[in-house]
Amino acid sequence: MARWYVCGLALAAAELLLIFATVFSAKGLRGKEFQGASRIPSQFSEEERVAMKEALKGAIRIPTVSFSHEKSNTTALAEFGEYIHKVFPTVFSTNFIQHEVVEQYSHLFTVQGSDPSLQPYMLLAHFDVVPAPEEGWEVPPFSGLERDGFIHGRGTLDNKNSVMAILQALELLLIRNYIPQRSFFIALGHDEEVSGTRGALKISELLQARGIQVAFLVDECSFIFDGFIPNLKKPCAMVSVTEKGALDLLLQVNMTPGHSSAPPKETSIGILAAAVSRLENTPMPNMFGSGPLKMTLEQLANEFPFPTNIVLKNLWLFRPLVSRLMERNYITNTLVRTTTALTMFNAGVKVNVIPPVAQASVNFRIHPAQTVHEVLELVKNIVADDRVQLHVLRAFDPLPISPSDDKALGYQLLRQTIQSIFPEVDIVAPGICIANTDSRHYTNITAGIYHFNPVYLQPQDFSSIHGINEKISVQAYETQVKFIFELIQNADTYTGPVPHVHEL
Ligand SMILES: CC/C=C\C/C=C\C/C=C\C/C=C\C/C=C\C/C=C\CCC(=O)O
Ligand SMILES: N[C@@H](Cc1ccccc1)C(=O)O
Ligand SMILES: [Zn+2]
Ligand SMILES: [Zn+2]
Repeated sequence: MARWYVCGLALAAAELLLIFATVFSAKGLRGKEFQGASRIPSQFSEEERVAMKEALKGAIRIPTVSFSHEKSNTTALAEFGEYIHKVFPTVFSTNFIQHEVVEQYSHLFTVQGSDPSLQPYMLLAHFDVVPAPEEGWEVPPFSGLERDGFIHGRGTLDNKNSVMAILQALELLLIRNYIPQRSFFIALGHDEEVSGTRGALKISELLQARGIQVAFLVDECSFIFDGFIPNLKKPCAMVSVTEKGALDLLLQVNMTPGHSSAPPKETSIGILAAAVSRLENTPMPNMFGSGPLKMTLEQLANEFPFPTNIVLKNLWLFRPLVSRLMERNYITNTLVRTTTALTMFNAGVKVNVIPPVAQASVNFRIHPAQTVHEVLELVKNIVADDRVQLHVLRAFDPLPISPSDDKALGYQLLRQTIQSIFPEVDIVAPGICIANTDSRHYTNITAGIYHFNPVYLQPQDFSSIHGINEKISVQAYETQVKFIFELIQNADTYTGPVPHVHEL
């Protein structure tokens, strides 16, 4: 009897031990694999949803306009700094997050992850905006008014939506006690619209001095495009893997002034007008076939009806046809060539005086397959008039092409997150950023520069960027917050392009 009793006790003890062991090992496993158990669902309460849209509206109401370095609203830039402290208190009070102000107004956050073996990444955005004269707007551009489900105002797409969504997603994760494993940086620029040389450039120098290299960064300038290409009924998420270069040229003609009653055969105005007109009428060469556009089209091919699918799949044969079709539309045209935009023209002092000097500015956006030097040579040949002086005001080459293969962590993380947040989008393709962004200042700290805003964009929305009636739907903004909330977690749990093989 006693023996049985002892035996029974021993058995019970063993059983208890076993239970403990199972519980502990299960915990250990979950801790290691991470995904399932510690994942925080991207669901927000009604109260949180109201707070997040109100936070964006408040940001829109601060008129952080950059007109030039000399002319920017520094009061508003400073106020914006105070504003983010107020609406994201947890971000600023968390002990593993360091906050630094760079060049008075830009912000750098260092979020220290728990696993130092994982290479950090970086999220970029800017909170300065281009000016917005009130004419033509349905609602005043700095009112942040909500109407018919949309928040209106300058910066709702470019780029306060990203600034606020990044901090908002982090705030919500922190409130839920999330502790990131992979470190990351958040860099918020205050002078992107006027070159980023005070904000982004200084932040990149600071990080470089600290010996930091990031695995990848994500910035503005690409969207889920919807309705841009005739025949392509489905939306297409483009993650841009390169950015165009730029060249700002000043063209100047000087002549001896005199009495307009006895004019010379040609005036500075006439000579300059003819030169810029030649530039406008002689587009830079079509570079179709080089750069990431070929990859994009190959991936898109299957989404088109017959015969476009066949045409796109056989570019070796149809290249001339496709390249001509791309030129026809002013948006797809940007993807095949260096664009030429005549943006300023000044001359003359009085109606009866022969003008001493005429000046024009031309803004080129350089195709990734060309260089500043090549564009300058082409311009000289087109202008072909020694009386027209060419002065380079600013120039930089296109960015290198970031990897988009199976091993490219940044690209794959974005692809994975797009697929989970936008299940209806089945095309994710590499693209080209046709404008310029702060990310070009970060080539010293990463080879993985990706442009993606998790927001749908239709052609009319495209014209609102730097134009009138810029707006974002409340639902689109919530989805952007959700996307970043997931992206941060995915960066911690990412296991490679073919996950879960071990479970088979
Ligand atoms: C085959 C190609 C497939 C789809 C192409 C469709 C559209 C892509 C072309 C143009 C891209 C449109 C929008 C991006 C432009 C500007 C982004 C916003 C900000 C840039 C930087 C700034 O000004 O702050
Ligand atoms: N991002 C703006 C302003 C800019 C222009 C050129 C260089 C740098 C910034 C644009 O692309 O128009
Ligand atoms: Zn921008
Ligand atoms: Zn802009």
